[in-house]
Amino acid sequence: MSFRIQPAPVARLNRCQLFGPGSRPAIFEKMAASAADVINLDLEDSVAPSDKDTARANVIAAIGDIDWGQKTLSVRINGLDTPYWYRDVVELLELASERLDLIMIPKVGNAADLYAVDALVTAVERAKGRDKRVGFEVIIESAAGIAHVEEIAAATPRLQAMSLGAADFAASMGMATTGIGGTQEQYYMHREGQRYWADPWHWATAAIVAACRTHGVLPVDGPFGDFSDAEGFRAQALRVATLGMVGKWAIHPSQVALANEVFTPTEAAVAEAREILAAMDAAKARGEGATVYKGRLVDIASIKQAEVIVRQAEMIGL
Ligand SMILES: CC(=O)SCCNC(=O)CCNC(=O)[C@H](O)C(C)(C)COP(=O)(O)OP(=O)(O)OC[C@H]1O[C@@H](n2cnc3c(N)ncnc32)[C@H](O)[C@@H]1OP(=O)(O)O
Ligand SMILES: O=CC(=O)O
Ligand SMILES: [Mg+2]
Repeated sequence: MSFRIQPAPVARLNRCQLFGPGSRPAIFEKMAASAADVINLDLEDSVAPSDKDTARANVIAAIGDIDWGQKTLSVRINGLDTPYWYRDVVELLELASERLDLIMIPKVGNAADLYAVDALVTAVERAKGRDKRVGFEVIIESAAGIAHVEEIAAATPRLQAMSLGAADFAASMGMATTGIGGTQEQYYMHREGQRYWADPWHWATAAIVAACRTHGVLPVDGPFGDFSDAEGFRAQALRVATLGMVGKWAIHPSQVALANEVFTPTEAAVAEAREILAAMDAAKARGEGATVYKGRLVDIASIKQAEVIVRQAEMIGL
């Protein structure tokens, strides 16, 4: 371990983030009644330019009027390259209730983007005497964003979570696809007449996880566009969970249960993690740093691996 201890991210569940357009208030109650841990009311790309003002007003009213229960409540503002974002920030923090937990900033390209939003948010919070400091989450969805991912992860103590946004990321990188996440037909290895599909999102996912873990931020996978493909969603979610992400977006209610299932450790995984901790306790009592569990090596690193699963289980109440 480096001299600098890896900071822990905020201790809250983030298995599924359910999105809905701010211009579609008829679905807000359904979003609140869903099993998602995080709700993202969108002012950005799911809202047409002609609807921006109405969507903002809908969202501001809904933050205070709807019972969001224990969910983390987040609003995705417009990008810093638009004329809308400053009004999103100012009106949200001047007019919305303190139930608002997070502002999601899309298309961040460097740490200075977050510096600018932080400065504006801080000024409005002070001017209005708001007691609760709003948190941030960001989307890495551009070439600049992934190139500067570590400085973005370190940019502000307000930052709680970082998502990979496959749609805009693919566009910004010039990737030859119109799919949003998942397997890409043309991205395969060829050997002896067989095709083996690889994961074009892998490297960006791993870069985001590393930046997030270095700076105590939750890494999250973004949208999977084909909501009729449950198995494709599950495969994508399992891959990013294996790489260290804590959750995934749902862009349709049918994806919420799928995400919750993947990012909730199974009873068997939790039982095994607790058994490893018990085996290591017994080993330590014997003065040993390593022992054998079910025929395989476990050592002090295994304690840290098992603790990841046990901490998640405890947050869920398993
Ligand atoms: C690349 C990105 O930036 S992704 C993030 C931004 N995108 C978004 O926020 C899009 C979010 N999703 C949606 O807007 C919608 O789900 C759509 C447009 C994809 C599909 O909407 P619909 O055609 O209404 O879907 P569908 O008919 O299958 O809906 C089934 C039910 O779920 C409801 N529903 C649809 N979307 C949502 C949602 N996001 N949250 C909660 N409920 C929803 C519908 O109202 C309907 O309810 P009902 O059974 O009571 O009538
Ligand atoms: O905003 C999300 C994306 O995939 O683009
Ligand atoms: Mg996007």
